[in-house]
Amino acid sequence: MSRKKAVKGKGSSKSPKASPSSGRTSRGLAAAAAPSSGLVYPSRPSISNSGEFYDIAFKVMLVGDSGVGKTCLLVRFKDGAFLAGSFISTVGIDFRNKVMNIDAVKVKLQIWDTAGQERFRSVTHAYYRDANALLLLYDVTNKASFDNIRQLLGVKAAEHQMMKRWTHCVSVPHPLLCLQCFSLLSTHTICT
Ligand SMILES: Nc1nc2c(ncn2[C@@H]2O[C@H](COP(=O)(O)OP(=O)(O)OP(=O)(O)O)[C@@H](O)[C@H]2O)c(=O)[nH]1
Repeated sequence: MSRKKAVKGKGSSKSPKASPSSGRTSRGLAAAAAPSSGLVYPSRPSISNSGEFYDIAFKVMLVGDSGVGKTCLLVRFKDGAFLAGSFISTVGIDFRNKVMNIDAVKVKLQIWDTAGQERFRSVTHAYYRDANALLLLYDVTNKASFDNIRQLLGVKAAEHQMMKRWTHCVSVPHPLLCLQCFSLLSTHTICT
């Protein structure tokens, strides 16, 4: 059983600059607010939309098929909670900010949760270009979701400079994130 998320994504409709800590947004507003460069070096001190100071900011994209667990991963990382129960598919694109203290440097991660459904691909792909990192996610119980990520890498590497840089930086195998593995790993296998 599944239920759909609100048309404006899983959260609010505010743009990244207008939103407080959660960047949940409709696709139009998100497009208008997308930064020209994902890497931001604010003059210190700088303050995030959630009111936290930070030194450097990175834009991170969560990419993968619908249902692989992108939103769950983001919510878990941001709030420490797990979205159990009914599956609510993301509409368009959404984001959340988290400021982390790493080696005495305040790092702001702006993490974008893309809709995995095919019909949103043209929207979500527009956000890859200025991202600093892509997290490629698949469901370890669903081989098709793994194949689709490999296919996306191949196609998009030719289209986006960011993807080219990224695929050059890491050696094979790509740093895929295997999700949905905790309860089902024992009964499913993906051959790579
Ligand atoms: N068993 C198990 N289920 C999970 C795990 N992570 C997520 N789920 C479930 O998988 C379903 C889909 O999770 P989402 O995070 O909404 O998937 P998504 O990738 O964001 O999907 P789209 O928004 O359509 O792109 C939900 O019902 C979750 O409860 C996991 O690690 N293990």
